[in-house]
Amino acid sequence: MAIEHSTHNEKDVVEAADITLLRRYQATFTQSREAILFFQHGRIFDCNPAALALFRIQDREQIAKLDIVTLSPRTQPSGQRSDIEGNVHIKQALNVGQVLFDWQMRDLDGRDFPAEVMLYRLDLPEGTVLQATVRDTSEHQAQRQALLQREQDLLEAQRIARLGNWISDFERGEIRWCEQIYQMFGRPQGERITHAIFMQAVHPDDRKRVQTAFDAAMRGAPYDITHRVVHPDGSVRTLHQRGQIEFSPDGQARRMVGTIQDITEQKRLEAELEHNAITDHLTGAFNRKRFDEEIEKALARRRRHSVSTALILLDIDHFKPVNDTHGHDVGDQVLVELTQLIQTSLRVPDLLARWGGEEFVLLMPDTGLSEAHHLAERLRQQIASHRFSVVGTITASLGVTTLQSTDCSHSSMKRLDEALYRAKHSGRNQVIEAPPIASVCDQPH
Ligand SMILES: Nc1nc2c(ncn2[C@@H]2O[C@H](COP(=O)(O)OP(=O)(O)OP(=O)(O)O)[C@@H](O)[C@H]2O)c(=O)[nH]1
Repeated sequence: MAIEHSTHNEKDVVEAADITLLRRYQATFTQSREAILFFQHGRIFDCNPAALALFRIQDREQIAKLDIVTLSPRTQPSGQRSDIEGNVHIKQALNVGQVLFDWQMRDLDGRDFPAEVMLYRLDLPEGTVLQATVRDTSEHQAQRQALLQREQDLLEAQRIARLGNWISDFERGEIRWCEQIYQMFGRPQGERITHAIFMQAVHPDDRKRVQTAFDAAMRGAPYDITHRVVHPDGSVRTLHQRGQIEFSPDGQARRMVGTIQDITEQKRLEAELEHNAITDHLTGAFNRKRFDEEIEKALARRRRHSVSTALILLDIDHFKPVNDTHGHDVGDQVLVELTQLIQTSLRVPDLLARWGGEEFVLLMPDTGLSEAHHLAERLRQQIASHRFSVVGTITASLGVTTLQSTDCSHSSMKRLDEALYRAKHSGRNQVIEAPPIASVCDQPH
């Protein structure tokens, strides 16, 4: 534009433009925060103040004595010799005009630092020279190193917490898992995961629940669900997932990000604690706490739906002499053996609990009095005919009753205890039915 509208002759205009360009270039060269060096045949012949500072060159006179190779350590971190490797880059710059590469540099104080180097070929009237723009990347590398370290720390923390993170990319139709999650699902690292593959891994009994939670999350609800996964080898793990949808400004669901924590061990411990809390440690039968819970539920069923529930109370006859003759440990073993014997006769909904000492109580849902009596008689015979280790034969007395609509747990157990008392006083080794009278609860509850 300046040339076209100029009133001066063309040569003057071009020279003026050249000078302007040169000034601008000189200003850039001098003020640049990046180190710029010019060299020809390996010898540096000019550099800007930033280069003087970066390479700790005290005095401009020194430049003429500097070889480009003196600004690098003998070898690069790759193990390559700097002069050989440097020549490869120089040749490339001379051939193609420019080349960018990472390079280990050395200043005149002997400090090595990483740099990013851009080499340009400049074809000047005096001949071809190379311009090197050097950017010290040590700070950048330190930041990268710190970032890598933080990532490592985070991964380690995730490994310890059995926690993994995932991203479900709806546009690409794939889910990105971290290393931990592949392990949680027992799948090979790096395998392409889609929603269908994920759902396939979810335990069949949990799939519907997971899909419902996912659909709700797509409408903006929080995604927070515990479910099981089945590994290809058949083993099952319990996972807790949390996630959140990210929407685009136009309201489209773009992706979902979330975490998964493997809580298998936690669940196992919880189950163990729960089991211990409701189990008699010696025999493995349920304890009184569990029986109390069950009888309350059965009483409620009895009142609401008139469903019959039967109870049997069983007490070993003359157990004291067993302990006195053979010792307490043998007595314990008899209690364990007896529990196993009774358990073989139970149906799935029946519940066996240790009522105390050598007394056991059976709660049988949906069972009438005659059916319960029949079972009690069968149990009595089984016990009497069983040969217990060390002690041989023993017998037991049993009381039977059914829950009445006016009963509470106390009144029903009192009636049952009276039946058992009569069995004991009628000669033991027998079953006595409590009379079918409706007891009225006499205990506050
Ligand atoms: N080995 C062992 N003995 C127990 C346990 N709990 C209670 N006993 C014993 O069970 C015996 C119960 O004795 P008693 O109540 O006199 O009754 P019994 O000798 O069975 O006589 P009857 O019930 O009248 O036929 C006592 O010797 C208790 O020490 C236990 O956990 N282990």
